[in-house]
Amino acid sequence: MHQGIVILDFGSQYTQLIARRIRELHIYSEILPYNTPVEEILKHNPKGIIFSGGPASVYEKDAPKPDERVYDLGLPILGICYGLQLITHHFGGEVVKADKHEYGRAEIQVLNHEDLFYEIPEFTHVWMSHADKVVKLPQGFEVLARSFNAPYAAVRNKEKKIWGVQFHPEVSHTLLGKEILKNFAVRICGCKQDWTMGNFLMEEIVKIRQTVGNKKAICALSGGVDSSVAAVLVHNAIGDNLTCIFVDNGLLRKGEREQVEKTFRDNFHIPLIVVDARERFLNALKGITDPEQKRKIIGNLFIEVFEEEAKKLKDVEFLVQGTLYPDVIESVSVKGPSAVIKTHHNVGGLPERMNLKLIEPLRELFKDEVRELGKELGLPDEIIYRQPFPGPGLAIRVIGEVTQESLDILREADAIVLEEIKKAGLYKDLWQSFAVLLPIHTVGVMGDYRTYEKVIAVRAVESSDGMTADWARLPYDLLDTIMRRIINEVKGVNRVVYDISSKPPATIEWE
Ligand SMILES: Nc1ncnc2c1ncn2[C@@H]1O[C@H](COP(=O)(O)OP(=O)(O)OP(=O)(O)O)[C@@H](O)[C@H]1O
Ligand SMILES: O=c1[nH]c(=O)c2[nH+]cn([C@@H]3O[C@H](COP(=O)(O)O)[C@@H](O)[C@H]3O)c2[nH]1
Ligand SMILES: NC(=O)CC[C@H](N)C(=O)O
Ligand SMILES: [Mg+2]
Repeated sequence: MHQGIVILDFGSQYTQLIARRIRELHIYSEILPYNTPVEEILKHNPKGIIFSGGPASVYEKDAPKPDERVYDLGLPILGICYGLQLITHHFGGEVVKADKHEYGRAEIQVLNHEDLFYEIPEFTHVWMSHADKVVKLPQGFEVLARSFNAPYAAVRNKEKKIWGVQFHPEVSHTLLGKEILKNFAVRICGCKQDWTMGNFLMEEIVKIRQTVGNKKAICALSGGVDSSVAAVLVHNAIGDNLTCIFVDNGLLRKGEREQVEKTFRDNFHIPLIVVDARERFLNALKGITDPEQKRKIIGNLFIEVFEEEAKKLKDVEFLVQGTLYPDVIESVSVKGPSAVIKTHHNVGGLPERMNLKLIEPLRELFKDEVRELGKELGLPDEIIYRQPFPGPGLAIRVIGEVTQESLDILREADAIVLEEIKKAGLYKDLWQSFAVLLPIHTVGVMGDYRTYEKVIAVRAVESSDGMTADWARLPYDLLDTIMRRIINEVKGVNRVVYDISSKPPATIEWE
């Protein structure tokens, strides 16, 4: 098992970033809830512990606190922002509401270059985001750096192996943040920088072989990055005891089924069952206009189809899923469950009902790590850099009732959008780019005739994780080409609009 850094999450919006920065140093890192008991923390094999920031104030009654025994483990601790304030408070120092809040860029002066600031220049820029400040250090602590507003911008207690910083080394605005985190993880904690996707791959293959043995597994394959990487990884481990199931639900994009089939048959030789369920999905969606109802119908039908196929295969004991680390963290986050905006179609309901045991080889990885792993496994770029595509597919991009005719129109328009975006060299830079078919008709004039036809909305967004997004500032000429081609080539459309909503307040998909 990997030795690494355990991050205790006190609810900072940057907690995931801390883990990512540490992983970028090729050091394994995991996030646990702030109140995880030390016995559990130790199971994760830490060489050091980081306390994240957080929205609370340490002097409040219900301020989140860690298991106190964490201070006695003898492992180095680094507190960031709230983490620093927590340490100060715990050891008898003083934290108060500051008269001046400090948000944004600040300059620190480093006073001690021994460990945390090894090879960091005397003056450097950092990112601050705090309303409380440390005004008195506990006994045994010394100052390592100060800023104009924060006399205790960085502190340590060498004997107890505790460090704290008021600023956020994990955000990119802190110029040398990565070096500071490296000083903590490598110099102070002694972590080895051996967390690479190549190593991960070898270890994972051994693990999966041990778990599955000679039993059989299935994988629901969409052709997207996550399920493809999971499938190829597991296939490397157990060969033809893995069967992939790809469902053509009639809600796929133009040429998608053929492309996925070809890629998998030609490149990977993984046994693949393609289920033609087009009619079933279309029938089930007849007359349905409510987005949530569409999603539920599609989710349930997916499960039905998988169940049927799994039964036919005999002796299947395992289900492979492409669950990622952000999915896992969201379910342990201290912030608690968020409101349901959309029921994301999920095969998650599948395992319990089918009594299959789960294999989730990607559950420790971030999306960019999954892409790296995909490269390691030899997946072609067309899969690795594929934009995400939602399970309910075109059904949530045909606004209103889904019919064969509307799907055909959308498919053609969508293909043009993607083709032009690729031609312009923008495909990889965009999180997603696609077309949406609106349920209204508008008047147009084509070759002296009046037309009364449908509207296509073009959506293109930039995002790093799909949680927030901004509309892409596509060049006008590109938008013009897309408009011209859609109206000329797609029968039944006489108007094209561009969606300039960000998320929030809108969402990426229209339904
Ligand atoms: N047409 C399909 N056939 C079989 N399984 C599917 C299909 N569409 C979706 N799934 C299953 O649903 C899961 C979730 O879909 P999701 O789109 O989130 O992930 P993905 O397709 O693997 O990757 P990406 O997010 O890059 O599209 C997939 O991993 C896959 O297991
Ligand atoms: O597998 C999926 N099943 C779903 O039901 C689903 N709904 C939205 N998405 C994708 O999630 C990201 C965020 O989407 P929204 O901003 O529309 O909520 C975007 O990338 C969406 O494409 C889905 N993916
Ligand atoms: N970003 C943080 O961790 C903030 C800590 C604390 N709530 C403050 O305002 O100072
Ligand atoms: Mg997908």
